Amino acid sequence: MSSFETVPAVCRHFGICGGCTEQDVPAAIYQAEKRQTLVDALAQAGFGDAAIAPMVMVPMGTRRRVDFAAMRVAGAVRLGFHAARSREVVDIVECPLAMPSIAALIGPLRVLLGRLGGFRKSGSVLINVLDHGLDVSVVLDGEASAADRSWLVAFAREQGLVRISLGDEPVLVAGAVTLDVGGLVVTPPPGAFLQPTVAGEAAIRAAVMAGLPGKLTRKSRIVELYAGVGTLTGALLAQARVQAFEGSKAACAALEAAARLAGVTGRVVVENRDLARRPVTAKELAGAAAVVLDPPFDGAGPQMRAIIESNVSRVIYVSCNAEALAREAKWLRQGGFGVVAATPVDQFPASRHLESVVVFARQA
Ligand SMILES: C[S@@+](CC[C@H](N)C(=O)[O-])C[C@H]1O[C@@H](n2cnc3c(N)ncnc32)[C@H](O)[C@@H]1O
Repeated sequence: MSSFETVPAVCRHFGICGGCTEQDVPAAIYQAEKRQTLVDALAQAGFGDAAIAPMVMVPMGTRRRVDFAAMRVAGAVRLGFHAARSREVVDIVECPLAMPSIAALIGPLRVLLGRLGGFRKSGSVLINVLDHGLDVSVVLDGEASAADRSWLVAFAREQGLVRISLGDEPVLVAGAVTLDVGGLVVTPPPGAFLQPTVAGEAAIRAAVMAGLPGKLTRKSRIVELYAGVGTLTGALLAQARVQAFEGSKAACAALEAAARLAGVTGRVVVENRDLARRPVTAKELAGAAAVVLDPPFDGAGPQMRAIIESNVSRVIYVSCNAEALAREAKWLRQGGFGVVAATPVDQFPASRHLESVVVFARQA
């Protein structure tokens, strides 16, 4: 950010670790400049006059999903995050961004990785904090031996994890692997995408719900694209039927199972589809009361054309990348949409990444 003034950083790894690069920016400047990211993205798309809500703030120490990188260098294990614009792993001993229960695992994980023969040079450890404990997925660059698996089991027991997995293969399930995502109780697959913070997720959900058209009935249909494990689906189901599309088979299975558990299978249809290769067509979208989309970092790409060519008049776009949002919001403007509401969410505190929810309506 553009500030010359600085404040002391809260983390000892600041300046070396590639995460949280804005820790030394004074709060008022940080908040103003980050909100400006959304102002600029929408202005770039031609919506210079869009009304933008105050930014929803998310505190440090609340991140519940962390993907640590690991390297073995001359026998020693480095565990942490990549240095800025580098593949080097910065070995960390603390992470004030993460929930304390995640930060407390850093030391023990380093010891565990050191014992695993299947960890040769590089690997990663993804941690999701679920409702009843931590869910850990370890990715190695070599074959895990029986001894490695025993180390993982012992580690999970010692640390009281609900599950430990090798990639997407559970090695031990030791507790209830569930997460309430606003109405649906899901069992996320190992390493599942979750919104990084509970507060950020709640803010996104609230902005999406506030952006729905007013005249919904229980028969109305909402098309949800990039639905993941159903983070938004449960809340949407309270208002309308939902047709959910998602590219991960495992996430679809988790969402379907959660819908069965909640007794709402008659109101939601889940389809596993790669929306980059086979976007939902304008014909399939026809008659939907709204499209809610939460695409990956690069945006929705070819899916946008079908949305614009459809007769859908309300589009709620959840974005984690202001550049992709600027590009795709411009297409929506060219397709006849205006901005009804825009909410920035500081889902990635102390970084330059901004989450936002923008509600578009087709102009008469
Ligand atoms: C930002 S996440 C949002 C997930 C969900 N809405 C949530 O809030 O948890 C993006 C989702 O898009 C899915 N995805 C990525 N590429 C995709 C593709 N080409 N087709 C369909 N889904 C895709 C990912 O698996 C992920 O679940």
